[in-house]
Amino acid sequence: MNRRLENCWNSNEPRGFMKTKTSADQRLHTQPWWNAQQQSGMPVHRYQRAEPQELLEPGTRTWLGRAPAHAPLWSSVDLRDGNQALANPMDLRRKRKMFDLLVRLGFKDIEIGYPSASETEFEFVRHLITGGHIPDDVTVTVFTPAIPELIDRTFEAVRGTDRAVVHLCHATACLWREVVFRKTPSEVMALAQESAQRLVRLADRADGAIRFEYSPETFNVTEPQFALEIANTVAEIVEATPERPLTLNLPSTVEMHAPTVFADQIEWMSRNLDRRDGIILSVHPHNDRGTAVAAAEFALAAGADRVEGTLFGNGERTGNVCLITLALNLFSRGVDPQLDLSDIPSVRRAAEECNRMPVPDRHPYAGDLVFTAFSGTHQDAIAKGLLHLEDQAAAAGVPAAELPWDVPYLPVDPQDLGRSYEAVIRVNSQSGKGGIAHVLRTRWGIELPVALRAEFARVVQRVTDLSGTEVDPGRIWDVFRAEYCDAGDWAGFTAPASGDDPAEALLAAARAYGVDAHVEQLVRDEGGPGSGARHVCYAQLFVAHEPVWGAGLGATAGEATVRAVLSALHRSGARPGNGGSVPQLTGAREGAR
Ligand SMILES: CC(=O)SCCNC(=O)CCNC(=O)[C@H](O)C(C)(C)COP(=O)(O)OP(=O)(O)OC[C@H]1O[C@@H](n2cnc3c(N)ncnc32)[C@H](O)[C@@H]1OP(=O)(O)O
Ligand SMILES: CC(C)C(=O)C(=O)O
Repeated sequence: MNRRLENCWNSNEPRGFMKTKTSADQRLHTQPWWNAQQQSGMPVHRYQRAEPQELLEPGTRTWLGRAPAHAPLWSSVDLRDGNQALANPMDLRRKRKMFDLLVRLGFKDIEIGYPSASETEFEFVRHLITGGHIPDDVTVTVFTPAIPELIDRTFEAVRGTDRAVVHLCHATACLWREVVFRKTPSEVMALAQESAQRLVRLADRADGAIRFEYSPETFNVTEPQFALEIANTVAEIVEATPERPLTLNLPSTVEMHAPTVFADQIEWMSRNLDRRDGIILSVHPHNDRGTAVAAAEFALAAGADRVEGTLFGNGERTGNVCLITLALNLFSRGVDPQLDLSDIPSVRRAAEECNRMPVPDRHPYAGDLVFTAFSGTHQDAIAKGLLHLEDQAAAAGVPAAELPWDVPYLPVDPQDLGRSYEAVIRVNSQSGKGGIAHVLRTRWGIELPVALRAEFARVVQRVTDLSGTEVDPGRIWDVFRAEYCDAGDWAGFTAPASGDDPAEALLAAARAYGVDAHVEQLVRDEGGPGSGARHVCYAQLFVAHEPVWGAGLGATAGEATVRAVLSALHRSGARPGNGGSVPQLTGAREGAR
């Protein structure tokens, strides 16, 4: 661990964190190896320091270190919060595709839009309701601001539904109250009361069962006491009960603090709400600080029941919390995510089409590169881990997919998410022998002898250093064959009588021409399906007292052996018929040794 961090973390003074850090810095600055950092010159004075909040009594926080035991209630807001952040909001076709995808994945709680915002939004809600496209086990939510005519329009949109949730939202934080709404706290309280009363009246008149969701938007930067009061007031007006609960959704509309602060806010709300058992406590983290996933996980540990987010984290600015990441974090720690993400590539394709936005290469679980190692030591460990798993499976007589997953550098088995091992190891100049041998084994069915791996890795390294790019498995195979499977001038060389040992017979014949060669080792193997040959042989010869490898592929073991020996002779630089002279060494052979 970084010494500097270690010093901070080991501190016994939790409240004096900054002080301890400074003194650790000062101590380290006196070390001769420490380069003092300089002031950035950035306008840091424009930003507020994070002051520790004292929401929870010291020592009473319960969320810290609590591991999740089950999945939360998931709510997708792709069709509302995700959609409103797109340059080109979804049209009806894309909205329907997203809805069907969410249903297929197992979402039971889907916010389908903001019907008073546009005709498309309204029409989509009508399409789902009048077309009977909402499965019986799915409840849809529609969003409305606290504006009377828009609330009325929202109820028009859900007319005829047998059940729906109407989601009322307005900001509560001081900056929004004063600058956006130009209202006092009591006027904002009145806005919440009047809007909630309107919801109740309209729901009473509606045919179906309407439930409510209430979001004090900007909750995370609202004075906690005010947020609590307004939430209690709305819960009272809608008469939240366990039978007809209110979803109280607490957003970090713009993430401003560490996830630990959010967790304390949620635990405090959960403890202090009047009608807690009539409330589904929900969170809606955004990712402005890049910590939305942590915030959601801590908030769930702190008492939240439900999470609103989107697939791959699409949403305003840096996005909403990514539900795929949250769900697969549970999965990878042995908790059923209650969403079927076993074909993540197809989920990604559908989301990319609907959002017209690519999922980044480094996106957890779904990005192109997240199960790929280019670096040699990682590749080596992964290749050994996969082989170890196969060995364990063979010993237990069960498929590897049934064994507990424990492979270095890979938090989950890519195959459990519908991804393959193909891209797990990719080769460039950062790669090493273990990874290259893995590619030959898995793509070409060639088990390179351990003694040859380092040498071949240097051959590949020359190629990657020259090109500066990745080499794909096809190119690695070509390089291997060009380097080790070419008999050159020796191609037509035959022994008078090959006998039982074709290698020895050949070398005896070669020696008759004055080539000083003998076999050091022969490694024979079956050629895998990719190699196109039934047999493969690796021959290590000593030619003029120098070791040299060759390889041969053939329909029979004998044929493969002959080819391997001839290729090794060719690589040694010796030439057939050069009449007893010491073989000439070629540049190629020197480099490959
Ligand atoms: C945090 C969230 O994600 S909230 C959802 C946000 N989603 C969207 O903005 C996408 C849909 N589009 C809209 O909501 C539009 O802005 C519409 C439909 C409200 C149309 O609004 P317009 O009448 O054109 O007004 P505009 O958007 O410029 O301004 C919003 C007005 O509503 C007020 N307002 C904003 N949010 C709310 C709210 N939740 N409840 C009540 N009033 C609100 C603003 O203070 C402003 O009032 P003002 O006109 O008195 O200054
Ligand atoms: C409407 C609320 C939940 C929201 O989208 C936000 O605060 O980001």
